[in-house]
This record gives sequence, structure tokens and C-alpha cells, in this order.
Amino acid sequence: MSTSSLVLILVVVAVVLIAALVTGVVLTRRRRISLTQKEETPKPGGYQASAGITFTPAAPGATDAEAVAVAEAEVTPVHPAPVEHPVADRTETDGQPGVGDDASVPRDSVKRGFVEVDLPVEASEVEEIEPTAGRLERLRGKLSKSRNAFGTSLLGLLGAGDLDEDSWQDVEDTLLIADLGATLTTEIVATLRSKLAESGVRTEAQAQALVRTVLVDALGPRMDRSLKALPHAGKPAVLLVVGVNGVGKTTTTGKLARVLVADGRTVLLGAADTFRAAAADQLETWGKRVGAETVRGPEGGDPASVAFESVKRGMDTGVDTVLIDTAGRLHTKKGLMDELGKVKRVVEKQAVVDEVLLVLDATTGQNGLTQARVFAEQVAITGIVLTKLDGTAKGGIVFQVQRELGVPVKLVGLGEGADHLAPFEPGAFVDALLG
Ligand SMILES: Nc1nc2c(ncn2[C@@H]2O[C@H](COP(=O)(O)OP(=O)(O)OP(=O)(O)O)[C@@H](O)[C@H]2O)c(=O)[nH]1
Repeated sequence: MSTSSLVLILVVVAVVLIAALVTGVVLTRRRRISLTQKEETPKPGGYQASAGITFTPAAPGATDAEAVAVAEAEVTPVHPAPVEHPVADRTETDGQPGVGDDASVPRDSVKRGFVEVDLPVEASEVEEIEPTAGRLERLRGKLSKSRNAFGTSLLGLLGAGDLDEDSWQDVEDTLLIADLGATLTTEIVATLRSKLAESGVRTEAQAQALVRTVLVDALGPRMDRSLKALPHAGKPAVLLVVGVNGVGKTTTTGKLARVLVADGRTVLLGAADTFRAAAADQLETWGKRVGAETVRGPEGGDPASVAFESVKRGMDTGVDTVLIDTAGRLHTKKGLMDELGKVKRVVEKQAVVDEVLLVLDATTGQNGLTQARVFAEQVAITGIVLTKLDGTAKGGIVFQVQRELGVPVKLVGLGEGADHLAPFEPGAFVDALLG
């Protein structure tokens, strides 16, 4: 082979190698570009951010960690001052994500602690308890905040004689603002219109009487509101108290124990809230104040087993009533809701559960309805306790929640005091609302 042929072959090989190298580089680049593009293309549906994230440049030649440190030091905060959230009004305290009203409270908000419950740590002796008769009457003033917003404006409107369309719109708005909900408001306004037309109301007193009748009727005055808390077939009555966090379950259980003891009954308390040790302490304190035994389990233990033990102990000691306080659970957490079903099933292995009382915080308005629906799907609710009606609650939620569940409001919480629990009476309640 001649030298010129050898040179020619070497040139051809070099050209082929260079061509292969160039092709490889181009392909690698294309692949990288196509990967980046895929990541950046938003998928249809699901989460699609409308605004981009603002990045700051890293200092040249710095390591990743240094670059982050430099960027953090240089970034001027652009966020406004933290927004004040109504922590006191929240219904969840475990920092878990929530829906509706709950979702507005960030998980790092100040958590409600045991200290907020105004009870002595150790009760030295069993207390004298006021009789329960006429309690709603004595607590009437507690509803005053709701009453001002609702009764005054409603009676002012209806007592003014013939109503034009604008005035009827105002009546409707008043009912909606009071938390009566759209369906019930429409129904009540229609009834009021036809009754006013029929009866020829002329004075404010007549208007008040008519509104009273219509509202009391809407509250199902014939519903059975008695609390199934007395022993039967030689076994204690068993009541389960359920609801989301912080609505007032423990307080209600304690207040209920007082009412029963005041009526000469013997009570045992079951602290099936094993999640929060302070809750069991709190319940035990309520128990000591009325001379009732409290059964509790280890922190983090199985709440169903504490409930079972409570009923067993109640049967052994022959008490009239076993009140079981359960842990607050967010209705959006399926696992916790299933656990509630288990607590009830386990108790039912040895006794009938006579009442499942759903505690709702009246100040949470419409969110209370969502909670009620989910709890009712999990355990058959037999009665509702509406707490904090003394606060900013507008009262109308009573109408809606009964209608929604077909279950009566049996008790109302009208304050933090030990005796601020009253039976729910439609007539007295409407009177308090109308003033
Ligand atoms: N104003 C007012 N406060 C109430 C009423 N009922 C309960 N509270 C207060 O609500 C707060 C929460 O009550 P708890 O009984 O601890 O609530 P809980 O549902 O047992 O709470 P968790 O065990 O955390 O789920 C306490 O500060 C109670 O004093 C009421 O009718 N009116």
C-alpha cells in the first residue's frame, strides 16, 4: 500500500470519528432539552399555578449551600405581616390540614392548651350542684348577642305593616345572616308571607306572636329531646360524646355528669381521649368535683379499649350512667372516623349505646353542618349538643342541623361555667332569640 493511500485512509477515518462525535453531542443536548420541556408543561386538570416562583441568582463560583445562604441573606421579604387568625374560634387544634373554616388556620397557629380550661387541678371536695329546673330561663341573657342581631331586625321589619318586596328581601337576609340557610329561609319566608296575608297582622305584638309560631314550628317542637341516660335491664345507660376538636366535648361531658349527679344519679366517666393526656386530666377533674370515678387508659392507648373498660367498670360498680368522652377528630380524617365506629362497636359487645351525642360549636356556622353529615355517616347520632351559643353564634344553625340530620338538638352550652348547660326547648329558645 502506497503512502498516499495510507494518508487517504487515515483522513477518512478521522472525518468519520469527528462526524460521530458531533452527532452524539447534538443528540445528548436534544434529550436534555426535551426532558426539561416535559417537566415544565403543566398537565391538564389538577393543580396549575397561575404565577411563577421568584428565584434569586446564586453567587458565581459558590457551592450550592453557600449560594442558598447568600440568596437568603440578600432576599428582602416581600410577604406582608402575618395575618391574624381566629385561633380561639377554630375547631381543629392538631395542626392537620382541614377544609372550610379549618383551612383558614395555618398549622403553626398557637395551639389551645389545657390552661384555657378554668378548673381547679385538684378538687378538694364534692360540690353542691344547682338544680336544673328552669335553667334555660336563667341563662336567657346569655343569648343576648344572638338576640340583638336577629330578633330586633326581624320584628322591626314585620311589625311595620304591609311589606313591599324590598322589605321581604330584608327579612330573607336577616334569616340568612342568622345562619338559617337558604332552603329553610325560603320556606320560612313563604310561610310568613301567607300567614301574614291570612291573619291581617297590624301590631308589632301580633307580628311577634306570628313569627314565634312559625319559628317554633320550624324547630320540630314534638321531637323527643329526652336524654336516654337512665339504667335499664340492670345495666347502666351508656352515652358516647363525639365531635371535632375543641367544640366542647369534655366540658359537656363534665357538665352532664353534674346534671345527673344533681338529679341523684351515679355516674362513671370514661376518658376515651387517649390522644391528649390533658383531656383525660380535665375529665378526671370534672369527675372529682361531682364524686364520679373516671376510667382512663395509657396515653396513646386504644380508645376502644378504654371505652370497653369504662362500661365494664360501670356495670361492676352498678352506676346509673357511663359517659364516654372521645377524642376530637377532624371529620375529614377517614382513619379517625373509622376509629370512632370501632369505639362504638366494641362498647356494644357488652352494653347498648343509648345515646351518641354529637357536640357542635355553634360559632362555626355552616361548617358545623358538614361535620354533622360526616359524623352521622359513621355513627348513628341520637342527639346534638350545640355549644358556645353564648358567643358570637347567631343561633340559626339549630334550625339547620336538626333539619339536616333529622336528629333533635337535646342540649345547649351557654357558657364555660360548670352549670352552663341547658336542655333545648324550642319555645324558650325562640323567645330568647326574639327578645
Ligand atoms: N363560651 C363557651 N365556651 C365553651 C362552651 N362549651 C365549652 N366551652 C369551652 O370550649 C373550650 C374547649 O372545650 P373542651 O371541652 O376542652 O373541648 P373538646 O371538644 O373536649 O376538645 P378536644 O378534646 O381537644 O377535642 C374550653 O375552653 C371550654 O371552656 C360553651 O357552651 N360556651
